[in-house]
Amino acid sequence: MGVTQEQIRAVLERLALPDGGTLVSRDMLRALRIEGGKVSFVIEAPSPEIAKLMEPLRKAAEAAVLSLEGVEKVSAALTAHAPQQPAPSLKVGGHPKPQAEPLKPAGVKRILAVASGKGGVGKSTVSSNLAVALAKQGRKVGLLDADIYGPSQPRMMGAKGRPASPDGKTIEPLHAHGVTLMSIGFMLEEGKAVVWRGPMLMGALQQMLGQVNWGELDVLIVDLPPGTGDVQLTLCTKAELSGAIVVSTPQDVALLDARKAMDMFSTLKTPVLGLIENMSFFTCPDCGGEHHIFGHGGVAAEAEALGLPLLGALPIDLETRLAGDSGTPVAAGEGPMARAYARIAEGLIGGGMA
Ligand SMILES: Nc1ncnc2c1ncn2[C@@H]1O[C@H](COP(=O)(O)OP(=O)(O)OP(=O)(O)O)[C@@H](O)[C@H]1O
Repeated sequence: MGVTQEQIRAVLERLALPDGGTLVSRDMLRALRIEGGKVSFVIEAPSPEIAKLMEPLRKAAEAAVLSLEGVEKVSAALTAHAPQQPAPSLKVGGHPKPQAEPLKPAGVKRILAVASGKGGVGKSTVSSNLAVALAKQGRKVGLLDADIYGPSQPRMMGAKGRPASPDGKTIEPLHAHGVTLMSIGFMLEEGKAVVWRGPMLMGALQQMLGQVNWGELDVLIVDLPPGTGDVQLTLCTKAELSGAIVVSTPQDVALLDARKAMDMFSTLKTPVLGLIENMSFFTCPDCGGEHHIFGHGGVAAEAEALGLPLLGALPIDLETRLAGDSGTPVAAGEGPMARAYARIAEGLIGGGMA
């Protein structure tokens, strides 16, 4: 027989809060769920400030429940309590269940997906920089990191922390570099692998679109996982995507996969707005010569063949990589790469795409 709610409550009763009482006696335990060997629950703090101080307790609570026989995995999320609200039933962390919410947030004018066929071509880098470049031009921009298996936007945008859910229903996004930001990475522990089944994935996506307080946005950029899997399928079929931008390197193998992604969008009737060639060339700092490390002209030729615009061609650039690693996208600065992203943003705005 599996673990019971009573056993979990009993073990949590033994964890004393610094200012007296326990999670159970102080009625801070919410949304306790048991699915096989997996347990999840929400700890509701009296205020966002106190929630921040309760992180050690959250960890201790996870460890205590994990010590119970029959428990394989525990996920505890912290939220802050809003007075006069009913007790939340939303599970902010862990493995969310599919919700019935629509996938188009009310205040969002356009949803643009940034996709790639192959991993590692710079899709997340382009997404964050494009979001920042658009925000610098006065657009209200959101960035949704839907790369469920490898969320990199928290690092690239330099944003940390768990989004609060003061009313237990709405999830408050984070803000960085003028962009409203949500990533599944905010709800996971850094460095931990995610193994989710399809319905869980869908639930996470639906939560991030339907329950995040995106506010009024001109454009919501969605950084998709690479390839043509469940996430892409769900977004294209259920969210009202205005279009997709496909990022590729000029390398043959990347282009081949980019073609597959474009085929998928075409089958799902999502317009591809254009292509961006990333890591187009490398300018040698010593001789000033342009080197086409991943090939030359492939993405431009592909765009021409398909009658699609080439929205930009971005070089291999050390500053871009360092900026991404440091949490301040290169587009936030004033250098040549910031200008290159500004031109792409201008093109999107001019074309009525953002
Ligand atoms: N133009 C560029 N010049 C130099 N480095 C770059 C450039 N574009 C991306 N990178 C670097 O390449 C690495 C992969 O980029 P990124 O994570 O954006 O790719 P991705 O396509 O989103 O990958 P994944 O498939 O893992 O999500 C990162 O370290 C990033 O900083």
